[in-house]
Amino acid sequence: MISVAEAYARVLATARPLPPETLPLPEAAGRVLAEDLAADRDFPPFDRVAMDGIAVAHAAWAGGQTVFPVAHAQFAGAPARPLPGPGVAVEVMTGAVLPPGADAVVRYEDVTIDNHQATINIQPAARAGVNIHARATDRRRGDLLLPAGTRLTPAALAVAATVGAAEVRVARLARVAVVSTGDELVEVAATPLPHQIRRSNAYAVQALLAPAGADVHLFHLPDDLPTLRQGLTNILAAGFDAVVLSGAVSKGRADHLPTLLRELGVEEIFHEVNQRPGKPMWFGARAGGGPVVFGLPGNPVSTLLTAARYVRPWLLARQQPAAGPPGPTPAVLTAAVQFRPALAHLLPVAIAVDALGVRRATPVVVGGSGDLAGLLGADAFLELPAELTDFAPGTAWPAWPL
Ligand SMILES: Nc1nc2c(c(=O)[nH]1)N[C@H]1C(S)=C(S)[C@@H](COP(=O)(O)OP(=O)(O)OC[C@H]3O[C@@H](n4cnc5c(N)ncnc54)[C@H](O)[C@@H]3O)O[C@H]1N2
Ligand code: MOO
Repeated sequence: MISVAEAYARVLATARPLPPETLPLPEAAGRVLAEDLAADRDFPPFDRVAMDGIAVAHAAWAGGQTVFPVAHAQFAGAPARPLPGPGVAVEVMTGAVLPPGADAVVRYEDVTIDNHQATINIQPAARAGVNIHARATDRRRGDLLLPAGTRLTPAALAVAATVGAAEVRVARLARVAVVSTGDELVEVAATPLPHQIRRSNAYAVQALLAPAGADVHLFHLPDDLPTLRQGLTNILAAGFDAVVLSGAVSKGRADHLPTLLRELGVEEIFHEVNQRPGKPMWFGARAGGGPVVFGLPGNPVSTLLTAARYVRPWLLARQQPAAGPPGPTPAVLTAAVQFRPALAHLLPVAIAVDALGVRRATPVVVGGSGDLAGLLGADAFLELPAELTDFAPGTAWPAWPL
């Protein structure tokens, strides 16, 4: 049986970059750029007035002139009109081009304007440039602003917009089929018979993966072998990047998936990982392209934790191959934990940040991997190594978000 680290490495080894697609910029929020975007102009592109007021020649003001005739007004969006003379002021609005010849702006709060004459009520600024956002102070034309691989966060999207990227090349979404299996499962809207339960795993996996950049399609297949075979055959041929199955990977007589997947040409990369929950996890890929297949154990806690530990990082790695997926963040245990089996323990925890900024992890009581309500208080899980059995309060361990 392989370790969590080995299983993770084998999963990530299959994460090839996603092919690019071109999208209108507003639709590309949250996506990862597949092209470099450079500054098409200086930032700012002209000497920009930063405060509403009057623009003057600093030399005149510093030389003792306090009263300036006001020639005209320069509004944002109007072409630049120069200062008519060194002793003359122009009214200027924030965002306007600084009138050529002016090199200082005095705020309206610091002047009195009466009958086209401005009187400055403050001491001259020590240097020219006051209240001016000078051309090219932030970035220069040609500077690489957003290299390929950058995620289009709100700030990055604003920069892409300002350099005129009306359409952008971005990694396309990964197409993911999430397939629940099992004859005991009925629709959410159904009233289950005493021996039935409502499906929940596929929704949990969808909720985990969709915000991470997956185009998720949900399916449900019964345990009956011919129907399962036909359904899986169709799903494997439908052009998905990944097929995420929940259930039917353990040792029960209806746990057909490992055998069936092999029969359908999906080669096993591993089956069983040295972890609890999630030990029966299966992973494989179809030779000659086609989707990778995650066979997640069906117990709801196992499904969600293994999806968070393996599937989401695989998805993020495909979007940003150079950066790799974000790793876990350490958190400090608040209570002693003992775990005897020689398995890595994925321990659901509630994370709180203390006054010193330390992330503290309090174990959440989960009554086994069928207790999906037990996860309600958890926002992460610690990965406690298989080699140890006793974990003292105050020790730090990797925490993965849920
Ligand atoms: N003899 C052994 N039995 C089991 C072993 C083992 O090593 N030897 N491993 C146990 C572990 S650990 C787990 S986890 C489960 C995993 O089994 P499967 O992946 O085959 O899952 P199922 O049997 O299909 O289902 C398990 C459990 O989860 C419920 N389930 C399944 N799918 C959903 C869904 N979409 N929504 C809600 N609930 C779901 C299902 O009804 C079962 O109760 O095997 C142990 N057994
Ligand atoms: O994965 Mo099983 O749920 O270890 O309990």
